[in-house]
Amino acid sequence: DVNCNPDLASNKLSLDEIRDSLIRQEDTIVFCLIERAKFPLNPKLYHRNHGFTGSLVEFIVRETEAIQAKAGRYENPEENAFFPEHLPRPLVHPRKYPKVLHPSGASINMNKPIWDFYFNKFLPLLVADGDDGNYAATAASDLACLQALSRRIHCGKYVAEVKFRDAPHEYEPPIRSQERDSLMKLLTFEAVEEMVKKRVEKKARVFGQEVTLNNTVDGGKYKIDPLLAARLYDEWVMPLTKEVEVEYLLRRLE
Ligand SMILES: O=C(O)C(=O)C[C@]1(C(=O)O)C=C[C@@H](O)C=C1
Repeated sequence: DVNCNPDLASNKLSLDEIRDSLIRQEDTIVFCLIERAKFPLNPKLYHRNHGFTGSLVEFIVRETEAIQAKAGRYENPEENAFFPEHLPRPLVHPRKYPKVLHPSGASINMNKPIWDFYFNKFLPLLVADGDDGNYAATAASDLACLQALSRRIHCGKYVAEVKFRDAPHEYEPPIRSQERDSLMKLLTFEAVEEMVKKRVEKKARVFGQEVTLNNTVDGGKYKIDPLLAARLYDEWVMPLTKEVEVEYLLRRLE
């Protein structure tokens, strides 16, 4: 199960279970990066000269989200749209989601900073320069990366909820005084962050190696740079997850 949402049957929520889900999501994210790295940058996707409002990738993400909204994707409180304005209503209600989050948490959407770091900072480091014309496939793999990153980062809402429930007396004073820095300190576990970075680097190495049937060593060529995967987590994924946690906690007593 890759969800941060607890099982509907057992409405229990534990930090260990949510961390397990974050660990499983690392696999998804690393594989998404490997898929995107098959294509060069394809910069035309990102230029505002295609006759759309915005870039071609923006158009594709907006339209795909509209279709997925009809299929009920954004009924799941773990999912946040990149273009949440004017999304169509769902045609199906596939599942009832347990209400574990505080209602104010629903308004937290970190997708703008996610979009910005992904396209402007991270992508040029991940892929080769060049243009192979595979715009539709490239945009689809960008969207897969964005959605996987967004889901992981917004799981911070669940992490924050469980941390609050486990120690309300510790969290309530800084929430009442709206002290961001104290909340950030309370929710940070540096040893956990170090393990996350090491594990993501290792996953990039293992999932991205050349697999051959003979025993010759491949000379250490990987489909993505393992250190870049660790850096993605260090510079963007974990800081934004913590930002979600702080924003959630600030609203937790509303
Ligand atoms: O595992 C936690 O406690 C989290 O809050 C998640 C996370 C992360 O993003 O991986 C963020 C902050 C902590 O310092 C450690 C890890």
